[in-house]
Amino acid sequence: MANHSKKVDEFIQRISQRNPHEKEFIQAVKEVAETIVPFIEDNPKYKQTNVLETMCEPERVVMFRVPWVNDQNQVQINRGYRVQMNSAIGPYKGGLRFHPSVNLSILKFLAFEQVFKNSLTTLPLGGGKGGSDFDPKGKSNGEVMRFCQSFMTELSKHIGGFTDIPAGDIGVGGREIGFLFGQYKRLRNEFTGVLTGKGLQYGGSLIRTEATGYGVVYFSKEVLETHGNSLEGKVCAVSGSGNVAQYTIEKLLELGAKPVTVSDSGGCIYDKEGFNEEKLAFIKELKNEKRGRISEYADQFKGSEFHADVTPWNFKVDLAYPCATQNELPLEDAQLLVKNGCIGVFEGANMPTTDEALTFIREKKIFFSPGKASNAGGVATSGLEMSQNSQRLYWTRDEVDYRLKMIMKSIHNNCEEYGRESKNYVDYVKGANIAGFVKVADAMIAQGVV
Ligand SMILES: NC(=O)C1=CN([C@@H]2O[C@H](COP(=O)(O)OP(=O)(O)OC[C@H]3O[C@@H](n4cnc5c(N)ncnc54)[C@H](OP(=O)(O)O)[C@@H]3O)[C@@H](O)[C@H]2O)C=CC1
Ligand SMILES: O=C(O)CCC(=O)C(=O)O
Repeated sequence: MANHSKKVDEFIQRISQRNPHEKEFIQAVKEVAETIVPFIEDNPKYKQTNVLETMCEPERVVMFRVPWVNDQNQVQINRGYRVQMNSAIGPYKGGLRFHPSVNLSILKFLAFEQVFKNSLTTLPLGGGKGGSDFDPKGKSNGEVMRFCQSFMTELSKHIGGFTDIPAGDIGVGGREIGFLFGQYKRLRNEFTGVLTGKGLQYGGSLIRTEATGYGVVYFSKEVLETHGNSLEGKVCAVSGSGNVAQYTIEKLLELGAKPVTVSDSGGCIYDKEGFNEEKLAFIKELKNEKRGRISEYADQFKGSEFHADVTPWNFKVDLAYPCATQNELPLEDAQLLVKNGCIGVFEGANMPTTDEALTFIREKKIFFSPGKASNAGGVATSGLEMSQNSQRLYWTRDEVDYRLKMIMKSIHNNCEEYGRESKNYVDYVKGANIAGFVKVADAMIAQGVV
């Protein structure tokens, strides 16, 4: 064990030296290395081929200028990126994030996680991620369109239906995907499934919008039922109020749980009565149409509370679903959750739990699923959208939902196989990392040193 931790430290040191100042990327690599380095020690073929270190280097990074004109006729400059991380098992696949915090470290962490996640989906999808430091908040539709058109003018040279298929992520929803798709079609003069998350009128798949949130809840249901427990009646904290949070809440309600919190970067809503269909419809309209702040919920629904400086992890709940952003669940909040009786944390966002909080949660042995497993339903349904586009067909809502459920079950079972430590404990972090790694690593080895 001591020998393994020395090997992990040496590995992280090498990656840190090559990628100085990329703290989120190093955090994501460390979380994987802690379980994969010991696995590699026991499986020499992966050691001889140095495959984990190869996986830490993107196959390609594209970085470009995005000039656009705002409503005041002033030229604005943003930076665009696409990290093409790994194409061993399929074309690069992963979302685009538009948020002022976007930088290379954040996109490399997301692209690295995406490689493992996409491998877990059972579908032939490589991993990538991209985006820009553009902030869609407060921008007019015209400004967002002009930005998307400029962004796609460069990105279109690097993507394609058999090369790299982007989708949405933070700040990129149906509106942005529409503008991006329109510009790609105009530039290339081809109607092709080059993006997923498209509108239903032009090649989108039913359930893609809902898929990440639904998938997280399906995964948590599997975890609970595997351990003789259930979602029924469980009080749940959900963070964020965007795409993933909204559909996590929707499925929790449908399956008899009681979600009581939502948040945005301005603060948190606690509604101790729990949400219902009417309240969720209000949140969807507020966030998706009016693009307002979550604090407005408290003005609408008496008895609910808005807290500007409190996270959703401060309330007494049974289960926690972080669905906003990376590192939003620090150690102090994890301690508070456990102290208040929380029995499970299921990640909807990518890497929402800090390194220290994760160590604490794993020591406490409460249920925990890493985003690369539990939020894989989104990209998996993107894969189903690609299949429908190739077939020139649309599947029904029931068919896509059924396939999503089956994929989440299969991801769960695969993680369980590699992560079971004792009769009552499955280490889903270890399980997801090893299951995701083996498929990609074997494909890389089969394809030679490329
Ligand atoms: N969409 C998808 O299919 C998938 C998304 N994910 C991950 O899920 C997470 C959420 O994505 P998605 O719902 O699509 O994004 P959205 O842009 O729809 O929503 C993001 C939500 O998170 C909140 N948020 C963002 N940054 C912060 C912050 N620093 N503090 C508090 N709240 C914050 C936003 O609030 P505000 O409006 O104030 O910024 C908003 O409520 C991300 O980690 C993403 O990578 C993972 C798999 C698939
Ligand atoms: O649907 C996709 O291609 C990407 C989803 C995504 O960005 C993610 O899984 O984090």
